[in-house]
Amino acid sequence: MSPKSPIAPIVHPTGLIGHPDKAAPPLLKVENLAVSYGRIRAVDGIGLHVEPGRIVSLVGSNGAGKTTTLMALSGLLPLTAGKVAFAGEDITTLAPELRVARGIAHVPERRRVFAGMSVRENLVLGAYARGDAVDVASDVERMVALFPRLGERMGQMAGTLSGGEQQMLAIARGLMSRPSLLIMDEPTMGLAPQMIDLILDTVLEIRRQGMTVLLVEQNAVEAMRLSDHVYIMRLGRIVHEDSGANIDPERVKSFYLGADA
Ligand SMILES: Nc1ncnc2c1ncn2[C@@H]1O[C@H](COP(=O)(O)OP(=O)(O)OP(=O)(O)O)[C@@H](O)[C@H]1O
Repeated sequence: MSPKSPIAPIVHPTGLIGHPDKAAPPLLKVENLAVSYGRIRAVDGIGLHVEPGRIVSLVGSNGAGKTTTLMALSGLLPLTAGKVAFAGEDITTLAPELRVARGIAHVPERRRVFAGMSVRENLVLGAYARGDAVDVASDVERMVALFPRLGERMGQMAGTLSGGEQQMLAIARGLMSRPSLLIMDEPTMGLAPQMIDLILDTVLEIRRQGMTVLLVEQNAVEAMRLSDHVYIMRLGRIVHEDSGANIDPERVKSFYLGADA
């Protein structure tokens, strides 16, 4: 970041400095990423640039390789080829827990909260991932400020929460590790319209707080509306990318259908 820049930097509580400056180096840089399941090449050599303080979305039809990409980025799936750099360091072969400690949190598809543990216990577990227990109580308070509904349910078993509440908890648990990059896989899946709005507003709030978001979203139009940059995937490849403001939903449809791929 240039000290002369007229644009005020976003300073995250962790000390990470995001900056809405086009010249900012990427927080996440992915080159030629390929992932296979046996003989199935699910991701076939893609590149991504995620600049700090941005919301970047991956959209695409079913089976395009979006979830596989996210899992590879958080170290949960091995790469067949490619390189992943985070905050300027090569993390291609880094173990998942070390990626969390470096500032990458993954909120997986279908929420996956610990059903037999309370809301508070789920949150505290999220903090363990960062390798220290400093200020956990105040982090829990920050999550309650973000999701007041969780605050009313701290002692409730996570498995008895509604789908939307479980999604709030999954996001909050990810944030408890104090990430600089939050990876979110279909956070609105199966939720009612009002809850979808709430979750997407939260994504904007997370960016406002200085974090960077890499989002996979089934509601492509919604994703485009709130994203700074959008990548469209089809059959394991990036077939189009543009800024959220420029991307044309009608064109995107044709990419889904394969007309322009
Ligand atoms: N565990 C697995 N074993 C074998 N093939 C898999 C496995 N997981 C995913 N695949 C295949 O890899 C491809 C990409 O799947 P992936 O789940 O990444 O797509 P996606 O874009 O997230 O799709 P969706 O929007 O339906 O969740 C698909 O063809 C899928 O069938």
